[in-house]
Amino acid sequence: MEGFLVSKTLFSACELGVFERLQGSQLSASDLALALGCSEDGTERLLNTCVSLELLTTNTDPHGTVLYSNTEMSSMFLIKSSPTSLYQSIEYSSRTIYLCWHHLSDAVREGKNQYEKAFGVKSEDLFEAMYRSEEEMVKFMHLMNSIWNICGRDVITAFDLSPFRCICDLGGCSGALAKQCVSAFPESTVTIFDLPKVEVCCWWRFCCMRITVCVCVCAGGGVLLVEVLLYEDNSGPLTAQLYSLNMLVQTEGRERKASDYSRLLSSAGFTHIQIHNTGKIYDAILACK
Ligand SMILES: C[S@@+](CC[C@H](N)C(=O)[O-])C[C@H]1O[C@@H](n2cnc3c(N)ncnc32)[C@H](O)[C@@H]1O
Repeated sequence: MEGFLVSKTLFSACELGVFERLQGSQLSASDLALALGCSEDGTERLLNTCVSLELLTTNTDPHGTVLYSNTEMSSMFLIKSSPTSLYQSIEYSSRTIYLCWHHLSDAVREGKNQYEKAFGVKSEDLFEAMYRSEEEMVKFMHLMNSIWNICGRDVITAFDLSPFRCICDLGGCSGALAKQCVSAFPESTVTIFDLPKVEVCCWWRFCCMRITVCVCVCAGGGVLLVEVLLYEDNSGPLTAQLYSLNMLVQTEGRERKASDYSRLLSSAGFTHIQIHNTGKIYDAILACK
């Protein structure tokens, strides 16, 4: 029942810059409050809650003042400059996903995403709504980057893709997965396709190449799907069930079972379909012709 209180504590601590400010140092609640421009009382309550969540740790100086510092996990995942940072992901969860989830009951009732209620924008064209400003589009790109910095290598190396020398990443966004692919299979060339405004934005911000080609999968070709898989009886995993609700509230998409993907791929003419459960959030399905 109180899971959202925990999430919001994490979101606020990140947004206020608690972990950034404590990186490499230890501070009292009053010094941190001063540095962050926050109330002392509010800061102390937030910090103590973060300690119980094992996001911060404390020790007491010789004068009896409690000093707060980051845990190893916070330094690894909550600091913007860490290579495994989830900061952007947390920010997107707080400012976008959290607001959509406020309307989850309506999403279930209507079977529709809740962009209009949450942000006042029509969502017939989902990516028009999600990319309602360049700032929002860049935030989404950072979200995807932070996910693949952590899980990308697992899904890309789930299968030996080295025989595929020409790889196209459809809807490849700013190229986070493509980068993992190039690093795992340096002999392959990876081309990213996305909406024109994404490509233009990435050209400037993320140094992606725009190359336009026509894609069709011929004999010997294959498709790699990277997805969150539900168990065959829909009984879990919990993360996949929550992501499926998130797909409803945010996109009207859904998470699926391996058998659903097999059926879709078979009907598209793919004959050799392999499923790889990575043991992490995202799994991989390779289908060849
Ligand atoms: C859920 S995101 C996935 C991004 C990327 N594959 C990743 O995993 O980081 C879907 C991507 O599809 C792109 N997209 C949406 N509609 C598209 C279209 N009609 N053609 C090409 N890309 C599209 C979006 O801009 C977005 O980058």
